[in-house]
Amino acid sequence: MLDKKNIIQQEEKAVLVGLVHKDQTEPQVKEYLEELAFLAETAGAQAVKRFMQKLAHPDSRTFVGKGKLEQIQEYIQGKDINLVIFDDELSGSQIQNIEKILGVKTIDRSDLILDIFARRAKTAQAKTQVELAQYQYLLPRLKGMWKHLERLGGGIGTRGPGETEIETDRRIVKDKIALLRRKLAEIDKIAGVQRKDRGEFIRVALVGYTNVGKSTIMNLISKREVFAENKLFATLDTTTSKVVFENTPFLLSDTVGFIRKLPHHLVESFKSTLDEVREADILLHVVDVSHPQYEDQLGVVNSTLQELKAHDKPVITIFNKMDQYEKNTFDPWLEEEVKVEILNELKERWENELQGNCVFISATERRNLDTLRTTILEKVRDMYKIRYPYKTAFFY
Ligand SMILES: Nc1nc2c(ncn2[C@@H]2O[C@H](COP(=O)(O)OP(=O)(O)OP(=O)(O)O)[C@@H](O)[C@H]2O)c(=O)[nH]1
Ligand SMILES: [Mg+2]
Repeated sequence: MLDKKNIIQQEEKAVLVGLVHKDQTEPQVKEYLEELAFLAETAGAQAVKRFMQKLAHPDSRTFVGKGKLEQIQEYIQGKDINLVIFDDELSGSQIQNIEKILGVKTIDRSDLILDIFARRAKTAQAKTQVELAQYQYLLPRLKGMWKHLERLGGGIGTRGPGETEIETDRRIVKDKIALLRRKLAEIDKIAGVQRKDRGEFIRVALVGYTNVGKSTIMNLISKREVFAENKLFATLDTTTSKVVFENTPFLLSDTVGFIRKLPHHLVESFKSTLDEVREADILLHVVDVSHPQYEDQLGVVNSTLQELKAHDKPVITIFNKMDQYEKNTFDPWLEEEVKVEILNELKERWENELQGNCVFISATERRNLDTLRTTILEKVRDMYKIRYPYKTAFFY
């Protein structure tokens, strides 16, 4: 059987390719490639060169135009490049055609994200979810995969597979998908029961784009050690802690981060992990305000929440990494008053837009954490009054 795990080896050198479609701008795609480079780095590969092309529609055979592909081939020739990564999802035949011309392993953004998830999955639930998404992604691309392995000499006979072999493989993959679905349903049942057993507590979930600081904040609030690092998707499994603020207890969960163009199958199979988000009473939406694209990221998170049908819950938006924001924004010669003015402008703008439901903090420098605590506590107490009115008397 084909093994799609760990398609990227350590220290591989990669070339990135992005298309500027008709409703995108060049700076946008530059930024997308920046994120793709970070994803590649997270998977252990190094992005050494980026190519972009303006095309109204992707080429059905080779995704980018023929001229661009020749340009990429020219660059690769004679260099130590092992990998080409496209920022958009490619079809099986496109991968096949591109590899034929370039002669190196070609993958897309979904492949890369799936690879990272596969490495990071620790629990049975996360592992099963990732495996399911990998096989679903593989199913329509089986033919291309065979060719791919054949060219790379991946242990397949020299003649290559016939239609019957591909058909057999398709059946095996379909069976595997059915099996994983059943296994996941079992795991979900147990997890669901465990969640119900938690009693009558208000449930708060940290959500947000990947790498914004959710786990760091979780650690600060719950005094727990959740793995946090400057890589994408450090967290795949949900962790939940009981927290008590001024006699008021609640449950706090840290969740997997979102990203632009998250492979559809991955969202599908991570639905059960995201039950924590769906069943939460209050969401803490963490934003990395120091990121140049933080508004786009905020939009991506909101649309993913919509997809999960979790968009009409009370939300506190936490603008995190204010320390880094100031470093990026303030020139050293700026006067103190001007700095204050810039900060006030940012705060006023978002306070207006979010009806005051936001806080500005730095988790690593522990700035403004008291305000964060008070804001959460107020919301949690309001929620107890609505959900469990007979209980609230105990908390004051
Ligand atoms: N400068 C600065 N860095 C921060 C701050 N908060 C978190 N970080 C850093 O941002 C990086 C990501 O933090 P995490 O807490 O792992 O982020 P996350 O949102 O849990 O990320 P995923 O689980 O990967 O989605 C780490 O290197 C943190 O040290 C902050 O307030 N300021
Ligand atoms: Mg995390």
